[in-house]
Amino acid sequence: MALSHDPLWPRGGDWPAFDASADAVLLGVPTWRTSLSATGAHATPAAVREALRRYSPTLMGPPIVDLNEVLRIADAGDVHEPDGDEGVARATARVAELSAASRLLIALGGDNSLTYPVALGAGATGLITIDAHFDLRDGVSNGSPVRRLVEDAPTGTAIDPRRIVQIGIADFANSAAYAQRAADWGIRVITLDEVRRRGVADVVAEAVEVAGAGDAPRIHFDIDVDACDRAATPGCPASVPGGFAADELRALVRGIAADPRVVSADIAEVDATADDEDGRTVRLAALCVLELLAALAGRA
Ligand SMILES: N=CN[C@@H](CCC(=O)O)C(=O)O
Repeated sequence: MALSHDPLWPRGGDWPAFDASADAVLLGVPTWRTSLSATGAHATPAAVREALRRYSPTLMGPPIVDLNEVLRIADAGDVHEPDGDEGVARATARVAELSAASRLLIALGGDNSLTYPVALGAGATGLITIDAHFDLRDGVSNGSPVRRLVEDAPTGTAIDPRRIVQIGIADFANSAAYAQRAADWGIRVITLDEVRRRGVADVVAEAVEVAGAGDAPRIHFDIDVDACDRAATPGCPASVPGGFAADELRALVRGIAADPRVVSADIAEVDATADDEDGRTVRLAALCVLELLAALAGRA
């Protein structure tokens, strides 16, 4: 992609390599091997980094803010082969190290199975998902990370399901059995329709209070773009016509990440190899990175 150079127009991305500490750190976690749908999601971290250069790091405010000026943003590269038991251990350890040295860790997926090692490594006590699906399936796949964080995590690190909020759960995208599992476990489910009835601000306020309750709360935030309309996310295997518009997703992301209890986030289910010619799914993922950073910059 040829982009013009203008010294008065800084670009997003191209952040320095992580070194000791940062306000925000990017980490690629290119999971893909256990995806239920065929995916090339392991190609996505590089594609998102490339797409970030299309955008400026500047907020129009007021006040006008250059994210590169007010935040120390670093890029820690990618975790090598994060699938499988060894890969999960590698990803968890790397996230733990980076999370301890930053205010917000942003993991670039990868399919949705990355949520398990990223939330574990960040020491999450609560979880907010934006996702059309529950991800409570049995087994190990991109459809199971939420169940695994409740049932499979090592002793003392499991997330209490009453501290899990799932936003954007959609009709015709889930089974009754997994919906019942969510209800039995006390997960707070906020459907796509409920978001549209109540509005983003109201839903955000409830989500951070539920997921952020308890002592020393640490919220992990999973952003699965399959909650979006298929027209906005053609490069996402499971997105459905009628999902969130791009602006709804961006508003949810900025609203939730503004809460200081959010210590980590992941962006999942973008298959850069299946995107349209315009690269619109990858562009939306890049904008989610910038929304997370904008939220961090705006924290009190
Ligand atoms: N987070 C995604 N979960 C979907 C995956 C579907 C797919 O890859 O086709 C689910 O559980 O159905």
